[in-house]
Amino acid sequence: TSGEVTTGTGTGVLGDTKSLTTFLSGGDYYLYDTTRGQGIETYDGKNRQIIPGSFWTDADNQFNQEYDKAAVDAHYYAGVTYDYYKDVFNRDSYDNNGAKLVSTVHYGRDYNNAGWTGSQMVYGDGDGSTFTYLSGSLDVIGHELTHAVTDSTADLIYQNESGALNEAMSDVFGTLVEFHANNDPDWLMGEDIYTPGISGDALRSMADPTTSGDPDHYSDRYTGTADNGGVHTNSGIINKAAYLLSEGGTHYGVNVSGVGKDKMGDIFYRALTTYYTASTNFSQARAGTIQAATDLYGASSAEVQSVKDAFTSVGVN
Ligand SMILES: CCC(=O)Oc1c(C)cccc1C(=O)O
Ligand SMILES: [Ca+2]
Ligand SMILES: [Ca+2]
Ligand SMILES: [Zn+2]
Repeated sequence: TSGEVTTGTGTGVLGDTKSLTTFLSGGDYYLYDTTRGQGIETYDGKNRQIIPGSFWTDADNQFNQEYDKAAVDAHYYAGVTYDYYKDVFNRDSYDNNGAKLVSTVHYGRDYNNAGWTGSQMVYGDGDGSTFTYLSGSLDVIGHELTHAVTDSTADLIYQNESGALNEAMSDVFGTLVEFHANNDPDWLMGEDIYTPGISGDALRSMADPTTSGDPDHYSDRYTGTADNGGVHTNSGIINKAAYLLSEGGTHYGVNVSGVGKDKMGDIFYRALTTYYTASTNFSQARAGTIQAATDLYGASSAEVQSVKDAFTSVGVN
């Protein structure tokens, strides 16, 4: 369509002001960023479970209404996540071929969920108690877009151990995006949108998964069938290993020497995109992550030793 790249101003879910890359066409300003890959497009679900919904337009390029907040953050944070994968791993969108990033906000009614549908992101508004607009947290958008990266690479089956590994990869890179952008970063997931009436809590903690009742050791894994075999629960085991690999610590008597966030990201990115496959379980993930670290730093490197120790500390051998 003919038109021009413009810069709008918006108010995010937390009330913060941010610049948005928009597109002026036919007198309307679209939440359409043509500067990243094949584009970033944000849609209005109008509180129906219809996707993608209506391409988001605004009359004056000022996205400062209450109803705009969810769209502002979905659009802006998709750009931040695109930039992370491009700048850090030279990956052009989730398919490494510039695939369009499509988000729908105001999806459903009081919908306490966010997700990757297999072709786009969807964000509910939350019920205002458990969640506020779910696009308001950068780590959540990084989490959802990493599902797309995973589906385009390892394609980890979304159940049992491969599913928990899938979930952990999304938590790992959702968190690393937050650190890279220096967006009030932490090892918590969804803290900006979880229970708006309560401060200091989060959906999950990578540093201590037990704070949300999730396991931090393989011996405590969930073996039931709920949540596709506990994919959002057993992810805690891998999350803890990733946290320890980055930050170091002693866990169940095992000392892990931290390698830092950048190297932890490089190791898991290479493991996810080169060694993990659809059926990779935790033990196979240990092997693949060791191999990735070996490729990057050498078999007798401190980084390889830290990977071994991190997985050993959570009972994965
Ligand atoms: C941290 C992001 C996250 O976990 O999003 C989900 C929510 C809030 C509900 C159900 C599924 C997901 C998901 O993306 O796995
Ligand atoms: Ca406006
Ligand atoms: Ca966080
Ligand atoms: Zn997920």
